[in-house]
Amino acid sequence: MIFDLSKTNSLANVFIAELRDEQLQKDAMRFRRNMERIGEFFAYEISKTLEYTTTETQTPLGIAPTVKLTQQPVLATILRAGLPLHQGLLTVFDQAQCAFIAAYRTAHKSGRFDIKLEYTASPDLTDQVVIMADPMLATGASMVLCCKELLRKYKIKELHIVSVIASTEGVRHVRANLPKAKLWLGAIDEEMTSKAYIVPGLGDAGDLAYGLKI
Ligand SMILES: O=P(O)(O)OC[C@H]1O[C@H](OP(=O)(O)OP(=O)(O)O)[C@H](O)[C@@H]1O
Ligand SMILES: O=c1cc[nH]c(=O)[nH]1
Ligand SMILES: [Mg+2]
Repeated sequence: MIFDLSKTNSLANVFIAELRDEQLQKDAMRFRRNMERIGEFFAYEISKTLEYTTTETQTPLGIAPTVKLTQQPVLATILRAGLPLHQGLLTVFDQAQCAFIAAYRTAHKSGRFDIKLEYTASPDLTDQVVIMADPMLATGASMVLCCKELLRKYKIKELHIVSVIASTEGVRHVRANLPKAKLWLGAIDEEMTSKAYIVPGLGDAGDLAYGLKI
């Protein structure tokens, strides 16, 4: 399943346009806040697919038939660029537990790079609905490695992957390696540079949110 936000015009697409805008990118607070707002939109879209239990709520004037989430999802993200998107999801799924994974690229002289996993902090994900968020799905290598690490440790019930900008190659890589995952994407761009940056993309999401890495 692929849900592509860009197929329907909404304010979410305007926020993505702002994320891409090299002038607006000078305002890191706006960049982070737009990531959060897109996370909030995705949380709402995903919430439509989750299971609900009917219940009753006492109002000051009577009893209303209402619903509640049958099971809270667990929100996972990849440090560090994933943090604002994750925060947006957490604003909406405000009772969710969270999992964090640190991953980074190590470049070889040949231009090839490996992904290194350094840190995983997660609740027990057995039989849980997991929503994994990372703003950029370039080659898809970070996403596949991080999800496989969680799937190796836990029998996850349902895996949702949220990405704001994906490349066609990244989508192909995720679908080939995580065929059961549901993909929630803001936009799909065709090209990548030789250093695996998405084109037109938006640049380096982690640097734009938090500053240049040394
Ligand atoms: O699909 P891939 O080719 O694996 O690339 C995508 C990864 O690159 C970015 O993180 P980055 O390594 O720049 O780390 P950062 O979050 O610290 O900036 C991004 O947030 C993804 O995690
Ligand atoms: O385009 C890209 C690719 C990887 N990471 C980013 O932040 N941007
Ligand atoms: Mg980065």
